[in-house]
Amino acid sequence: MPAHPKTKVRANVPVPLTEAAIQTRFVSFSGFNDDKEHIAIIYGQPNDQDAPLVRIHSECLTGDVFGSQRCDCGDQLHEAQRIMAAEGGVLLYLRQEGRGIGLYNKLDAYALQDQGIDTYKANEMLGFDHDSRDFTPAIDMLKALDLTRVRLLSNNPHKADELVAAGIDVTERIETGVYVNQFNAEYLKAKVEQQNHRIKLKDSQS
Ligand SMILES: Nc1nc2c(ncn2[C@@H]2O[C@H](COP(=O)(O)OP(=O)(O)OP(=O)(O)O)[C@@H](O)[C@H]2O)c(=O)[nH]1
Ligand SMILES: [Zn+2]
Repeated sequence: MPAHPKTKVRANVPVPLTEAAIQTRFVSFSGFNDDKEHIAIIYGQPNDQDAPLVRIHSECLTGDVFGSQRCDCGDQLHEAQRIMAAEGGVLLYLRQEGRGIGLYNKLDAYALQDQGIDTYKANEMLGFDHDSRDFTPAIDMLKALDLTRVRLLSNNPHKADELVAAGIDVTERIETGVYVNQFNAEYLKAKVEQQNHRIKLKDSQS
């Protein structure tokens, strides 16, 4: 530990309590261009299904682990876990914190959002693309797992497009639940209005 670690408070993160556990198989993948270790969590026997359920979930430490209400990540992750526990599937957990900019920068992006900047513009103001993610690792992982025909659990049409472009047969894109609250409403609205996410918000067209 350095003598003077950075200790600045970077952003406010509203969190509640909760959650439980499930029986799964974990497969770790490495050797990608991004030098990250990505994880596949396998529920049941997806290779025995015609088009198993797949969720490609980008890491969100604040939402997935600590239940931050600033986004919908934790709720979507837990929904995927519940569905896959019941019907099988594969959860690809990609280490793409903050849509690829990392936690440090995501917290800075949150601070900008607290000043009224939207989630995509905030990334750009920090010098990044609005979304820095590359879904090639997910494609490689699916192929390595011999899963080339899938149903995708996501509201993000871009994820489906990337899989299809890489030769994965996406037979269906299944929308997640809508997890809106007072802290993430603007974030979800920006997803719908700027990136065509299929989230049925009251005030926005999905
Ligand atoms: N930079 C930035 N990243 C955020 C913000 N809020 C959430 N994230 C990140 O956004 C990513 C969300 O990823 P996914 O759950 O795969 O969601 P998605 O692309 O919105 O699409 P879905 O499949 O519909 O959930 C995670 O990496 C979060 O850490 C934010 O305000 N700024
Ligand atoms: Zn999140």
